[in-house]
Amino acid sequence: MTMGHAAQAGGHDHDAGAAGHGGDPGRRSRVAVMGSGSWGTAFANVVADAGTADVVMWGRRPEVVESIRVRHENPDYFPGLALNPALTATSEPAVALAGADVIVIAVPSQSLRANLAQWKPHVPPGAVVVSLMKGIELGTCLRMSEVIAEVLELPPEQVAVVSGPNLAREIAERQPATAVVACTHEPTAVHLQHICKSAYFRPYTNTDVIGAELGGAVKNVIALAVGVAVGMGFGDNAKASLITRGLAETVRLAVSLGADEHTLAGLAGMGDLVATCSSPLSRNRTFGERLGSGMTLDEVIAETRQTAEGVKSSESILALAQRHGVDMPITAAVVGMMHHDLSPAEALLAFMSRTAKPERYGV
Ligand SMILES: NC(=O)c1ccc[n+]([C@@H]2O[C@H](COP(=O)([O-])OP(=O)(O)OC[C@H]3O[C@@H](n4cnc5c(N)ncnc54)[C@H](O)[C@@H]3O)[C@@H](O)[C@H]2O)c1
Ligand SMILES: O=P(O)(O)OC[C@H](O)CO
Repeated sequence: MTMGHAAQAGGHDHDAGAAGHGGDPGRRSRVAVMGSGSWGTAFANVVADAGTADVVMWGRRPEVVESIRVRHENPDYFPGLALNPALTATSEPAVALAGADVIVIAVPSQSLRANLAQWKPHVPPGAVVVSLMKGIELGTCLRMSEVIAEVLELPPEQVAVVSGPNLAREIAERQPATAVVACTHEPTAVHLQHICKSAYFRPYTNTDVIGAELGGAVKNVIALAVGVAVGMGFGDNAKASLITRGLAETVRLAVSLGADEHTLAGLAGMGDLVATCSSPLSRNRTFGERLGSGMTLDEVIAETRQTAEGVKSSESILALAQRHGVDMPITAAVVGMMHHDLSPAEALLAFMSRTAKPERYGV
């Protein structure tokens, strides 16, 4: 019985030997991590360190795959950092996906649909697919779990997300961290919690996938705004104001889409917002900081080697908000700066000149 079938049956097990093993309770879960970037690598290492599953990574670049497989190191993202030697890797999607009970996806959000179309023939029936991505698809305005369900034709109990204050480098260094594992079907979330709980990584389950995903996606946009403020030389009052009002607009959007507002007060909302907006490790905050410091958008894009999801997702998030009549002024200002040549100074003036209003949480 695969993990998905176990989940569908309403059973959930803490015994890693029960799910996804073709009825062989003795076989360990097999986890395929699709994406060998910073978070795919760090999360694969978390699962390997948790010790209850066999983990294989897929990466596009054979030289990175070889380094992970032979030297247990990802030189592109974490040079010199020892990965769990049990971690293996391949550049062949079919090899990574073969026999997988759990498929974890960590590619840039806007590339997800095309990748899923290529991988679909190799996805084992019953496998649970887990999104690590924090973006909203351009054009469709779909969350990543929605894209996965649509393309792979999976029921909700076989689609989950992981989100939270998860700066990959800190986790790759095995520093303590927490996260939310969200699936509408709690037994699936509980099983995934089991396979990624390690001495330094403490996952919490939640059934509010909408809240977890929107928290993760919108925080990247707010982090861009905080970065711009930092780059302009502003201090902690400005940062705290943007974080607080950014959470308010995140809650407005999430609740309008059916999320539980309490999710946004938790790790996938406030937690991730604080971590991302506070850390120089954040690609989104760094992107904003460079722009705020006076670099042109093209210069910042050229300088940014890794994925800053908020740049593209700011547009799909704003479109989603407009579709649902939700006011998201910080997101609108970020879209202006990222896509319509609005200068940081003009964005600041526009934000501070807004009509005065009362403050109520989430309003
Ligand atoms: N890095 C973090 O700290 C962190 C933490 C939590 C969540 N995330 C999320 O994880 C997701 C993955 O981002 P990341 O941080 O690992 O990014 P990254 O830039 O570190 O790595 C992206 C990986 O995807 C590959 N890639 C790029 N374009 C691709 C394509 N078209 N098809 C397949 N692979 C492609 C790259 O080669 C690279 O290996 C993002 O949605 C991000 O928001 C990142
Ligand atoms: O580097 P960022 O801005 O993509 O943030 C990384 C993680 O999402 C933090 O939780």
